[in-house]
Amino acid sequence: MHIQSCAIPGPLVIEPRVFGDARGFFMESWNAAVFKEAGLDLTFVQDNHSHSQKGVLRGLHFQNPGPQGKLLRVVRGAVFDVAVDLRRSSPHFGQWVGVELSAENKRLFWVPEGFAHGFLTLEDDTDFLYKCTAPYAPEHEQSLAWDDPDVGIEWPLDGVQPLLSQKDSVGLALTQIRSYA
Ligand SMILES: Cc1cn([C@H]2C[C@H](O)[C@@H](COP(=O)(O)OP(=O)(O)O[C@H]3O[C@@H](C)C(=O)[C@@H](O)[C@H]3O)O2)c(=O)[nH]c1=O
Repeated sequence: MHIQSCAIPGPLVIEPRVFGDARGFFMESWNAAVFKEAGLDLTFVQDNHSHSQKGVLRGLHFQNPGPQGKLLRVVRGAVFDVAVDLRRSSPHFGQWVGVELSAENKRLFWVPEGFAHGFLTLEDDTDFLYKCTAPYAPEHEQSLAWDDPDVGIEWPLDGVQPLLSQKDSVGLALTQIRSYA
């Protein structure tokens, strides 16, 4: 397993060891002891799976209180995945990092508590899996606007409008949200 840091301290891109053979491949997508050894001592309470067609944008979501750390991966298709730093004390508040996750590259992306998270699907029939460190708490969930100019995420949209949920089409501006960590 190889761990790569990002431009903002906190999020990590994890390249798992993939064992290929004539049957296909095998990889460990989560191993508590190995991750702890690597400095990520995590306890997960919920696993999620979403399925989307190309051009769907989910996010940018965060819970306050009850923030969730998320360990993310794609098992079919591909996404452009984004984390936005909402940690009050961070010198990087409001900044974002983006990483492509795909069934092909098998990357894991760790988004710690204190970040808003979202992704754009780059292929039809994308299956997105993630583990969360805290339970879903809809009463505490908020959406940061995916297109907030103060955040300025460069989504690979090629001029096409993304498909959004009703909730995400009326996300809050960075200036409206209360940072939570
Ligand atoms: C997130 C979530 C949703 N739901 C339900 C609520 C709703 O009826 C339906 C769809 O929910 P949403 O529209 O919020 O799903 P979605 O937009 O896919 O929400 C997800 O987006 C990405 C970007 C994240 O980071 C996740 O943490 C999560 O917020 O599923 C749960 O029961 N448990 C959950 O943990």
